[in-house]
Amino acid sequence: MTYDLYVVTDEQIGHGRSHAELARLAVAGGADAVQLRDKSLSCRSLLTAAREVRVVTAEEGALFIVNDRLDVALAAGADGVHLGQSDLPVECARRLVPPEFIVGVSVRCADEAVRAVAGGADYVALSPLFATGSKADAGAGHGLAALASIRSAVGVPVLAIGGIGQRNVREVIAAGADGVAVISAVVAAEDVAAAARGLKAQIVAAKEARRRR
Ligand SMILES: Cc1ncc(COP(=O)(O)OP(=O)(O)O)c(N)n1
Ligand SMILES: Cc1nc(C(=O)O)sc1CCOP(=O)(O)O
Ligand SMILES: [Mg+2]
Repeated sequence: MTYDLYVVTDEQIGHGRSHAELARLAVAGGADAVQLRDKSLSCRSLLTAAREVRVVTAEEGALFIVNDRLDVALAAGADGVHLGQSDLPVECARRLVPPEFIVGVSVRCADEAVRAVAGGADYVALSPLFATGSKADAGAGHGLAALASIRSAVGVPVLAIGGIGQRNVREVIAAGADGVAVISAVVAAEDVAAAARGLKAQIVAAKEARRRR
């Protein structure tokens, strides 16, 4: 399972493209995982969008994760759900899903990461790594030192989200991230596939450089 490039969809900044279209373009550019995130949709509309993203991601073999809503993730046949510190606790989600179902958890520090993994998290995401304009209440970035400390504290893949783009993605991988999650760097780009391709190439190169260190 690889999470190298994990793209979170956002129709608000997607220049009129739907979640499914954004997902299709991101995966065409090499995204390994797509998360459907939309706080504005009703449950029914989110499910409709999720079914569309499921089709697109299944065609290309990319992982499909739903943000917040375990019920929608299960109903749409998604590969997993992403839960934050105010969402359903990971232990509860774990009891409700089949063993292969992915449960990802947002964390702010190594202690939270250790607790998330003890509760059954399959990956953790340091949130936010840097300041971001894509989520109003994200707060200040925790920085690369926090990322490195989480990487040494847990054995599951460690992602980072918030303020990551073409200009800083290499330093994020160098600090120990197994993957990066992005919204604006891909979704707001005029050419979504090209933006994803550029990020993915940098991630692959930075991982190769890290292996040779
Ligand atoms: C990959 C990834 N990491 C972190 C988050 C943030 O989740 P959360 O803290 O629950 O905040 P919302 O996204 O629900 O506003 C995420 N969605 N994805
Ligand atoms: C969805 C999300 N969650 C965050 C958190 O810190 O919890 S930051 C974020 C948005 C990240 O967008 P961008 O790549 O445009 O900075
Ligand atoms: Mg959430």
